[in-house]
Amino acid sequence: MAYRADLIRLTGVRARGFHGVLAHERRDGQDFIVDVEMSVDLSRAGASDDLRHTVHYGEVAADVVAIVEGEPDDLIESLAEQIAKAVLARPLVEAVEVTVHKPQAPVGVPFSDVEVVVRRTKDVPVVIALGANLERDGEAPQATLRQAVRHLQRTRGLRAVRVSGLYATAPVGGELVAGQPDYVNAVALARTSLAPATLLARLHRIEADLGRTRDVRWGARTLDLDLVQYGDPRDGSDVASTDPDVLLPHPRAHQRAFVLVPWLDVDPEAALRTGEGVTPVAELIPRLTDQTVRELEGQR
Ligand SMILES: Nc1ncnc2c1ncn2[C@@H]1O[C@H](COP(=O)(O)OP(=O)(O)OP(=O)(O)O)[C@@H](O)[C@H]1O
Ligand SMILES: Nc1nc2c(c(=O)[nH]1)N=C(CO)CN2
Repeated sequence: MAYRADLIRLTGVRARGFHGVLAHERRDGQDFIVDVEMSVDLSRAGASDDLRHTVHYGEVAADVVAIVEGEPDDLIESLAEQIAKAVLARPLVEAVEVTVHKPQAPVGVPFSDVEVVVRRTKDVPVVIALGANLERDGEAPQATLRQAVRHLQRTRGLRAVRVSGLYATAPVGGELVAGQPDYVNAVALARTSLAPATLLARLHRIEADLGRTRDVRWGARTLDLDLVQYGDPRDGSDVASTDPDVLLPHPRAHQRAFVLVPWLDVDPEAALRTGEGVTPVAELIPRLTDQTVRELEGQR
């Protein structure tokens, strides 16, 4: 069956605005009617019955009315674009179709409606940390990381995957990791249309496909994929989440040379939001002098 995303469809939101090219449109105003179709993964909300796991259509409707009633534009194209941008800014919305109807437009002949439709897809930068310290079917952790990168490249909704070099790192975590073999770590950058929880579920699927079993917290593993950051804190588009199932940014990333060193390797301008604000990764690394990180293979 062809892949079809779940949807929330909100239709017929009516508000008065002063958009238009003609002077009387700017003076007198008219009604605009807006339909919004949002691609949202509804499986989590369907299972949890929790409003926080979906998009509140009442909030979307209020945003639409505020934009229609706001600053006048000449064109309904720009109105539709602004609405699409506001809707896509919601973390759970993966794609949106916005229709703006203008049934009282000055068309000059009898007509029933004129509408524009814009379709936009989310395209957010993400940072994914990869780690492994157990062999898988006799293959070294390096081979598992390379295989994981191939899975990322094939994941629908992820594109432009770029990977750091591979690093050998001593286990970090004191007592909890004592006696474990060294890890191999890397960082992948990508762009995604997927919502954070959906992307994390895809990462868990790749871990499982590559032999990961979830038994002991911080136990040795054939593969660990963490979502370090979703969006870009340098322009304020990053998502901060305290949902225990999807913590963002990853709460321990700033203390981990095995994340920060490969990340800086693949993005010298990288920055991370921490309790202190947005900090360049290059400034976080020198604070972690006690952690051993050694490059094994350069960027590919
Ligand atoms: N940003 C995130 N990235 C990865 N896992 C997350 C994130 N936020 C919450 N989790 C959840 O954390 C739980 C533990 O994840 P995982 O098994 O990868 O932990 P770990 O690798 O042992 O430790 P750490 O989280 O310190 O790397 C999982 O249930 C996962 O869903
Ligand atoms: N060097 C290193 N240490 C770790 C790592 C890891 O990937 N690399 N992962 C951990 C739990 O996710 C705990 N400690």
